[in-house]
Amino acid sequence: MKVDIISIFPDYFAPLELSLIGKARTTGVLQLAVHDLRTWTHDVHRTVDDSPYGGGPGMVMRPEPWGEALDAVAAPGATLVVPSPVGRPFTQADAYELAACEHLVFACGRYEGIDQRVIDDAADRMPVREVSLGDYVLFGGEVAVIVIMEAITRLLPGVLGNADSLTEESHAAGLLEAPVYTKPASWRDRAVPDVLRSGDHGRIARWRRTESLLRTAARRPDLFAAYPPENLDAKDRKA
Ligand SMILES: Nc1ccc2ncsc2c1
Repeated sequence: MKVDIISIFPDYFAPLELSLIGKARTTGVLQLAVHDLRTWTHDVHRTVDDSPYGGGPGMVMRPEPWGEALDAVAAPGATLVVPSPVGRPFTQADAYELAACEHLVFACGRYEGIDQRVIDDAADRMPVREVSLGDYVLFGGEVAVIVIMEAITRLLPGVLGNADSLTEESHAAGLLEAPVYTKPASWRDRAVPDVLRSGDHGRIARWRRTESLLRTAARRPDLFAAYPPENLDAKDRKA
């Protein structure tokens, strides 16, 4: 997978040289390049923002540098991803879809955002996804890109040592994962549930399923709205 990131703070992406993302880059599973938006400015001050039409607080990112940057970086077949507080919620399903793309270009906005015409112009020649990580506002899109890159990269072939982790984890099957435990069997007078030490794999699977349903019902009942009813079998209904 090829990924290009355009930002006025390219140094923000040093964390993408570490750990499993760094290894994915070394092995060639991920080809990642970070670009400074100011490369595509032509004034002595390398200006990337200006005051908003219609007035209002803050500054807006100018369309010209972005237009030239996307012309240079977003080759045919690329998908443009723009983190934004006004984007559609980013989900694990989106992570899987983006992980299947050949080429992603991330546009990191700052200030009050990017001139809308940049998004509209790009949408005329490539898929554009404006994505939100939640109902809160950051200083810019950079941290969101790091989060999205981690969600995507761990889904790429060979990145996770044990691909089975992907099938059991939260949101993989549309529910929250059951609680997890490891040694010691008792810690500060708190014992691991006996069922997990029983060796009865059928019973363990049922316990985990029940705990997953109960945890989802308590913390994220909204997930059931998107959960296909055919995935809930008769035993679950008893839970
Ligand atoms: N450009 C920008 C500004 C704030 C923000 N917060 C979450 S994503 C994002 C993107």
